[in-house]
Amino acid sequence: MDIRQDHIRNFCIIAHIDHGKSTLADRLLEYTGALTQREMSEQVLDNMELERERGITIKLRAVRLNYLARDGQEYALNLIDTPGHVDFTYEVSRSLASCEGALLVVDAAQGIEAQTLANVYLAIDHDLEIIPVINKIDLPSADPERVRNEIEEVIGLSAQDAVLTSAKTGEGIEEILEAIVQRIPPPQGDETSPLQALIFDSHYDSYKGVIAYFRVMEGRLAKGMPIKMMAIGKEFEVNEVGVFKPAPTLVDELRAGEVGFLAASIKNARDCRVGDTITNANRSAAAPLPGYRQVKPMVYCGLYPVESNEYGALRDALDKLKLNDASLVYEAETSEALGFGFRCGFLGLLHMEIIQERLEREYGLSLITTAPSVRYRVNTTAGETQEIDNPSLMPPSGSIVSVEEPFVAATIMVPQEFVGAVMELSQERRGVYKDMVYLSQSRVMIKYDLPLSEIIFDFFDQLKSRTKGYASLDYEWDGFRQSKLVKMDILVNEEPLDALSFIVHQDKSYQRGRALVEKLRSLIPRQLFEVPIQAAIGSKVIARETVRARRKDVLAKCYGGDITRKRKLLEKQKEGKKRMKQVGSVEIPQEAFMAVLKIGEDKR
Ligand SMILES: Nc1nc2c(ncn2[C@@H]2O[C@H](COP(=O)(O)OP(=O)(O)OP(=O)(O)O)[C@@H](O)[C@H]2O)c(=O)[nH]1
Repeated sequence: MDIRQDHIRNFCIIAHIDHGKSTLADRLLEYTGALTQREMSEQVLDNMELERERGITIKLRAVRLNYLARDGQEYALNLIDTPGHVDFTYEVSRSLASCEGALLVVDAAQGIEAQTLANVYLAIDHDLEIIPVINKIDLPSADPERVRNEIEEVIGLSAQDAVLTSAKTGEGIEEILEAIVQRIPPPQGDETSPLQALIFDSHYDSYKGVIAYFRVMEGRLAKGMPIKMMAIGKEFEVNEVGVFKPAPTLVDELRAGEVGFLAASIKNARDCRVGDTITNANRSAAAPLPGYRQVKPMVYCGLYPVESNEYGALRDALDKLKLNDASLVYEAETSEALGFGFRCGFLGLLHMEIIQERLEREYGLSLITTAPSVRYRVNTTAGETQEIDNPSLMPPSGSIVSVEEPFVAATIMVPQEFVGAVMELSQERRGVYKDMVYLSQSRVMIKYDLPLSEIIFDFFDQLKSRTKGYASLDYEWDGFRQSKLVKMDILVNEEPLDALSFIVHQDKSYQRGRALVEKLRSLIPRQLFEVPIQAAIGSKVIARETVRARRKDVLAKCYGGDITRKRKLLEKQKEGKKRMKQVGSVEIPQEAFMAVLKIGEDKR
């Protein structure tokens, strides 16, 4: 079926986590008949197992809804899903660039949160028509009027014609569809121009290769067409073009304004990057669409196999994950303590946790993970600037002129009574106060510039616990700044354990060094000999603890000679050893490598 361009609407949904984006999307699908009630048992837009378990949307998807509007005309509404997490801002911005409008979904009981705001500003930057939707009006605590005021005052959008809905009961769903048709402009673009299609997402299929999700901006994209990825420069031939309804449905071509997917035997995610422009290799567009950028990792950690003979398997697993996640970066590294492994770079902490979990779950690997680190810039006396993502590679202090670390501009939203707690936490974490604005009588938006390394260091957990879960946080990269940073070495049994080294601000070095050795003493099991644990800056030891010796004779616990019982105990002991790494003569558990993140600031 050919669709007229003025009968197309491309939109996305912007919402804070848990404000009801997936439930609402399901309702829209259900209402337009894309999905029957029976198929609704699972929320369809989040379709990765991990996503569902964690209740977040990692990857965006696109789905076409056919809607017979009140004006008697049939419209094709393309819903482009956006990830809601701060790690994936660039993907959000590409999906917004593929739309003319956005539904801004705000929980009627909770009001605007930090991530809502960040994404709304992105949408405003992209000139999208924004339709405010106040959801969950069925809740007894719903206060749509307050939320309406927040939207007007904080964002500056008119919310008088906000749609009030309950994705739970289905109330207001038709109003949303009508608002999409009436308020969001149809796409523009000339189907006779040379092809320009924006890739806003991709995923890897083991049979078809990389599947690209795109929006045609100009021209047409047809099956059999030779295409070129303009930033990467690679050429392919299109095997399949289609749309999701939500089941994949093949079509011959997609024209300016339409949204769909293609398969072109692309073997590697690196060749099909989010943000790149697809053009016709035989009739190339003069220039790519604006805004392509190579995403850079923000957080790094070391991944090592517990059993050194699993190194090859770990490398193969990373190679495979890289095929469908171009933003994953890794290179081989060697640790004196942990042997052969990889230094991996991630978009953020969530991305890091997802990759670790997939390596363990899908590839059955048993890993030792070192504490995450940011990338530092070190200016040396030789006049060079080195970038360092592994603390143990920091040059000796004598050859350092200065060290710079990444900063982020953070926005925190919180009920008024927690302002003090948020400020206290931000100050402790070396935050630089920027601004504070009242969102309403009872809610406040606070802005701080913070070192990214301090955010990694359990900032989010602390924020949640000190505000009883009411605070929301969002941040964006804000460049490098010079700081007084030193490298802390940890010596276990007189030997420096490189994987435990970390970089810390001078003013906090004693406190963190002391707290870490105390923590390590409680984590490292007693060995047959006494094990000293020391924290040192350069050659100066600043803290010391000792793990006392004990003969660990588990069998002594069995009375008599019950052999099955003995075996059971030995099995159990083996199990317990799984996440232990033999380092020199000492066994170190996985927790020890993460201990630096867990040492209580609360101990101050
Ligand atoms: N009472 C009520 N609950 C709702 C409504 N809409 C969604 N919920 C519930 O709110 C919770 C979060 O909804 P989701 O749709 O998963 O939220 P989301 O915004 O997609 O969350 P992420 O995918 O994590 O971004 C779920 O428990 C829903 O059942 C509503 O209109 N009324």
